[in-house]
Amino acid sequence: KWSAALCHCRQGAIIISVHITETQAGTVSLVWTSYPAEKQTLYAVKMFRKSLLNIGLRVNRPQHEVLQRATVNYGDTMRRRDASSTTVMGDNVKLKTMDDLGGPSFLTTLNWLFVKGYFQTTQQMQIEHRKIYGPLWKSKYGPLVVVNVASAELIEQVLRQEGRHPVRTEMPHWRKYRELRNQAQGPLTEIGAKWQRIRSILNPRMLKPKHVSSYANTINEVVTDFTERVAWLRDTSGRGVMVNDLTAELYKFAFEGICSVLFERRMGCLNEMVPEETQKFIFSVGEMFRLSPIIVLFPQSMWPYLPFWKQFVEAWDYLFKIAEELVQKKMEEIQEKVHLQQDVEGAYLTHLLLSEKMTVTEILGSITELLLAGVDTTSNTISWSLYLLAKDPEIQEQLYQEVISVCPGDKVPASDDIARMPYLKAVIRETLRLYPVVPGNARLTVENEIVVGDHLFPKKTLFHLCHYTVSYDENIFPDPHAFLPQRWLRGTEEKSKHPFGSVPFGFGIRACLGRRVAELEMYLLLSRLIKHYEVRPDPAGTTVKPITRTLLCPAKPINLQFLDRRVQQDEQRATAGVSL
Ligand code: HEM
Repeated sequence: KWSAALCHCRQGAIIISVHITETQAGTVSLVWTSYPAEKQTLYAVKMFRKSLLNIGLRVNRPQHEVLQRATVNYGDTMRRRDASSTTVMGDNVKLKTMDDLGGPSFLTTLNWLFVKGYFQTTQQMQIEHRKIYGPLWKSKYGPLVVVNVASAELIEQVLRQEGRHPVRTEMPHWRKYRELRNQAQGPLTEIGAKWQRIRSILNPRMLKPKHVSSYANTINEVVTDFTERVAWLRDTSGRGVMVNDLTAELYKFAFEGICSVLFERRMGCLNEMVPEETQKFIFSVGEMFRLSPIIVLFPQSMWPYLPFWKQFVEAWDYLFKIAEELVQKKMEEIQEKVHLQQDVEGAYLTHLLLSEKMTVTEILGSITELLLAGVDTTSNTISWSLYLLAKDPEIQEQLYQEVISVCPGDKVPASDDIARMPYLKAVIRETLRLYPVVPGNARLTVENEIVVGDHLFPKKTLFHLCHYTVSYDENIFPDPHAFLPQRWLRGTEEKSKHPFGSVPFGFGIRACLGRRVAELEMYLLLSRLIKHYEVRPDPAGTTVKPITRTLLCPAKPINLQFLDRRVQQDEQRATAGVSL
């Protein structure tokens, strides 16, 4: 007889016990108890039975008991759980409740945020709180009660139990804006079956490799413009070598990039004179992210009276306005072509409009969210990767050698070439470990109660997943503060350590919709920049730390030197000629 207590099966159900008894030689009977998630557990039973059959055993029809909500069974012990007390599971396994969790009160949190000064560095506050309270603690953030999870194992448990329609958070402030203006929710804000429908429409052309690689040429045109802009910036304002406030420049790159993918339209963001609209769009994205954590500190009833609620609404108004103009222009282009009886072909938005699976209002809701998600994310990551490479010439040289070995001479890296650049991917992966754009993600349990660690949490528990803290866990990533891209190369021990040690794009069916496009943008840009330029730190020696503005971004401008490699090589050749 064998029994496995409390293991979490992959599909999110909890197997409380498994009993296998040999009834006669070579024949076994299987008895399972699980809690609750019937469908997923039945699947697990089926797979387990199959594996027993595969090793040559005969298995009687499994008996499977699904426990009801308030009852937990373990072995011979069956006890009823009352609302507040600890659940007893067997003789020595105890499930605790939310009430048993430690953590700071709202006043203490306010003290940390505004007196100790962690409001802009909440990523660091995660680390400090983990030291005090351990990997699981409860905190109050305004009207919200949040369960913080700060170990890879526990994060895995939460994510694996996220259910059929995972909810990140209810995002009441973002949803409120849409209600106020009668706008549709998009993939970031929608929930339940409606969210699933949106994802099923948006996913294919954002995530399928054949569609994503079709955007490479367009993105490469944007990359070309960016490298030219770098040259122009060095010459006009950087004394021939410096690029100041690189992140601000990369916001323009990212906006131009995502617009070229979605609308097949160049916005002129990388021209010498950047259009005012672009500047304002980028500013509005930043404002909206900056104000979001302030607003949720207050109860909803107070929002209309808050001065920054007005600013928040204005920022959203502008984001929707620009998105609407772009959608409108695309519709006019399509109508014009139909009128002229020309073939209507096109990429993302054209496809959405032609497929007629969504109304124009729904498309607008989704496009606005894709646009805003596409600006700060890739740009901050590339900024950090260049910052790290500038500080580490050896790693930069290794990357440069990889790029020129795959793309020698004037060859421009294309999407096929990227597949042969593992070090490039490792550089981005390591950058996202050290500077995860989303330093803390979330999940709201909607379908079931769930067990995490030795605690049972009711439905509607909001979990804050402290990815930043886990990224620096030395048990998973030895020497966690060092920039070591080789951690992510095949065959290294750390790569296989814990799959939830660093999950920069999230997990499961609710994971990042723009992941593939973002990666393509980052690989194409970084490989080309490093091929063209050697990056060196700011001679002023400025250290830049991260802050959290919903997303993780640099606390102050990143200024770097960009040295043209061709000029350097010419100079080296000339010097070698002289000495000969
Ligand atoms: C470095 C680049 C990026 C990173 C690190 C990143 C990271 C993330 C993360 C962590 C999530 C939450 C996933 C989860 O809850 O499991 C997310 C969601 C999302 N991302 Fe990204 N992202 C990036 C770029 C982009 C880009 C370029 C776009 C748009 C084209 C985009 C669109 C979205 C959308 C729409 C969602 C919401 C998905 C949903 O809730 O169904 N992201 N991203």
